[in-house]
Amino acid sequence: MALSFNPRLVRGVSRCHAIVTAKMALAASCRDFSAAEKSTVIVNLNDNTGVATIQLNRPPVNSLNLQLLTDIKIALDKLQMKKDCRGMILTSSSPGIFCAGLDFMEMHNPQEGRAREFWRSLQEVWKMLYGSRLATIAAINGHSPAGGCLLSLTCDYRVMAQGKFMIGLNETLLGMVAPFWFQDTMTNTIGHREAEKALQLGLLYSGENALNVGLIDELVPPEKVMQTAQVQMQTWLKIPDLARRLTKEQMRGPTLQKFVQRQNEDVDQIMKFIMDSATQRSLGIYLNTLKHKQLTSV
Ligand SMILES: CCCCCCCCCC/C=C\CC(=O)SCCNC(=O)CCNC(=O)[C@H](O)C(C)(C)COP(=O)(O)OP(=O)(O)OC[C@H]1O[C@@H](n2cnc3c(N)ncnc32)[C@H](O)[C@@H]1OP(=O)(O)O
Repeated sequence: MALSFNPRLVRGVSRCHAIVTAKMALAASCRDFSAAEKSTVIVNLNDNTGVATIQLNRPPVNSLNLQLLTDIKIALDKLQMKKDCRGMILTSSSPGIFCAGLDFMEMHNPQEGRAREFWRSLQEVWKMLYGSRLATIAAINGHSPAGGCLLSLTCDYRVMAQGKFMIGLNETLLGMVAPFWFQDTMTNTIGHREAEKALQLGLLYSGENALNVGLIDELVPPEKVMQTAQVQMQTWLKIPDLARRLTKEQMRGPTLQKFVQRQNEDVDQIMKFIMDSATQRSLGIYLNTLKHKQLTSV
C-alpha cells in the first residue's frame, strides 16, 4: 500500500500529525518499523511478501542531513536483521521529490566535528545499501539530483516517474568533485564513456534520457511507480536468495573493497575540501543561484 502525502499540503500542519495520519493507513499485514516517532523515514515490512518499504520522509525535499542518514541506517540495520525480510523498496513520502541530495546546511560553513560525522554516515549508508543482502529497488517518484541519484544507484533496479523530473550526479555544477565511490557507482551502472560525460558535465538527465543511457531501468506514470517496483520485486525474489546474494557480492565486491581501503583517506580529503574558503565561496554562489533559477535537465 502506497502511503504518501504532499509536503506542501502539510506545511503549517504539525509534522507529527502527518506521520500519525500516514501510519493509521497501514495495511494490517504491514508492520511499522520506523526508528522512532520523530523518524525521518517511514518503514514498513509486509509479512506476507517479505518486502519492506523505506520512505524518505523529510519534507520538503528529503535533503540528506545527519538525522535522515542515521534513520536510514537504523532502518536498514533492523530490516537486514530480520530473516523474513528479503527485499526493500526505497522511495519518498513526497511525490515529486525523491531526494534533493546532501543537505546544503551540512556543507555550508560546517563545524569540522559535525562534518566528519556527517560524511562518515553518508559513507556508511552507501556501504550498507550497495552491499545489502536484500534485493533493492528504488521507486524514484520525483527529482533525484546528486546524493539522491547516488542513493538510487545503490539499488539493484530503478523505476522512475514520468514527468519533468531529473536525475544525475551534478556535483561539478556546484564546483565540487563527486568522490571516487560516487563515480564508481555511476560507472558500474552506465559504463565508462557515458559516466565520463555525465560526471564532468554534471549532467542532470530527464527520465527519457536516463532510460536511454541505462541510469534507470523503467520509466512509468507517477501513479504506477510503486506498483511497478512491487511487480519487479517479485521477479527478483523468484531467484533463490543465496544465489542472487552471492552474485551481487561478486559483482559489487571489488568496488566495495576499494572503498573500504580508501574510506579514511576519503574523509580526510573531503574535510580538507569542505573547510577550504574557496569551496565555501563557490558553494555560497551556487546556493544563491538556486534561489533564483531552477536547474535544467538534458
Ligand atoms: C560536511 C561534509 C560534506 C562535504 C561535501 C563535500 C563535497 C562532496 C561532493 C558531493 C557533493 C554534492 C553532493 C550533493 O548531493 S549536494 C546537493 C545537490 N543538490 C542539488 O543541487 C539539488 C538542489 N535542489 C533543487 O534543484 C530543487 O530544490 C529540487 C530538488 C529540484 C526541488 O525543486 P522544488 O522547486 O520542488 O523545490 P525548491 O523550492 O527548489 O526547494 C524547496 C526548499 O528546499 C530547499 N532545498 C532544496 N535542495 C536542498 C538541499 N540539497 N539541501 C538543503 N535544502 C534544499 C530549497 O532551498 C527550498 O528552501 P526554501 O523553501 O527556499 O527555504
